[in-house]
Amino acid sequence: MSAPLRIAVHGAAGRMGRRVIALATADKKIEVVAAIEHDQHNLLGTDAGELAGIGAIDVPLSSKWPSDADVVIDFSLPEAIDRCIDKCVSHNTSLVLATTGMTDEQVERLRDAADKIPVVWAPSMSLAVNLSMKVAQQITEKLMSVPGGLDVEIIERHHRFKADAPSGTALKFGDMIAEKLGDDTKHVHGREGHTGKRTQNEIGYHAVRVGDNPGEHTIVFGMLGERIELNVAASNRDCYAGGSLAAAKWLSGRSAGMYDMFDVLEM
Ligand SMILES: NC(=O)C1=CN([C@@H]2O[C@H](COP(=O)(O)OP(=O)(O)OC[C@H]3O[C@@H](n4cnc5c(N)ncnc54)[C@H](OP(=O)(O)O)[C@@H]3O)[C@@H](O)[C@H]2O)C=CC1
Ligand SMILES: O=C(O)C1=N[C@H](C(=O)O)C[C@H](O)C1
Repeated sequence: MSAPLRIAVHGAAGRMGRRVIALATADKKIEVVAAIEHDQHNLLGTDAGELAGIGAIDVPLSSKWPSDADVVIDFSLPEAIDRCIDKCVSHNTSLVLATTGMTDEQVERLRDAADKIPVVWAPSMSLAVNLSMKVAQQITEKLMSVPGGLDVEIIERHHRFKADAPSGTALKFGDMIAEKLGDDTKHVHGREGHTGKRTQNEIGYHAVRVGDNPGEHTIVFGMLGERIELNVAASNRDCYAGGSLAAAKWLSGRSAGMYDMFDVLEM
């Protein structure tokens, strides 16, 4: 049997980090070698398995960057991303980057890094979400020329703790739909006041923050007389955690480059 894939989890004490550690520990082909957090975290030194609710795994939460990881899986915050990218490059470690809400400069930094190391970058690691993105493009292609016109609106629902809006996934749905609609597509975030009539070349985004929702996206394709609503909803976070582990395995042995979940899932 080949040696297990050595992963480090960045943002290890977070909601996602804990699930990644739990699922990775249950997978014989993976070894968790590091659980990384910022140097002010009040749980530094705590066993990452205990935090994840699976019992001790002998990996303490630490702010030190590991030297023995094959892949870093990141679910953290935009402010933590620059260091993460730079450390992966300097340690020649592959990176699965799942954090959303990055600035344009950070995206540029990530693209530069992907010239040197293999990177999977996607706002959603979920199989169902990525498949729905492809379906949304097909629906758009079929309906964009219907008599009376097509209105596309994206409603996303997430837990009250989410820091960024709209979700990275909603923005990616919008970008992929706009690829089909055309270059003059406008992205409109919410509506208020005397907005006037809706224009035909816009995509509307609506971010709902409620309770503990782990992530739900509804793409409304509205026409005169009927509509389609494409809804994809997580019941828990394991669809994202499992997807990130699949991405980490897929990266093993790849050359430097920027990849996404469509590559991993062969879609
Ligand atoms: N692509 C995908 O499939 C998915 C992406 N996400 C994205 O992942 C990110 C994390 O989500 P979630 O787990 O819910 O968020 P959490 O806030 O629960 O977790 C983020 C973790 O990162 C820690 N952190 C903050 N700064 C640093 C740092 N400098 N170095 C290392 N760790 C740091 C936070 O610590 P502290 O609490 O002290 O700030 C926290 O433990 C979000 O951007 C979210 O949108 C989420 C789900 C799926
Ligand atoms: O913060 C979250 O929880 C999620 N964030 C991602 C996003 O912004 O798209 C993915 C998922 O919807 C959960």
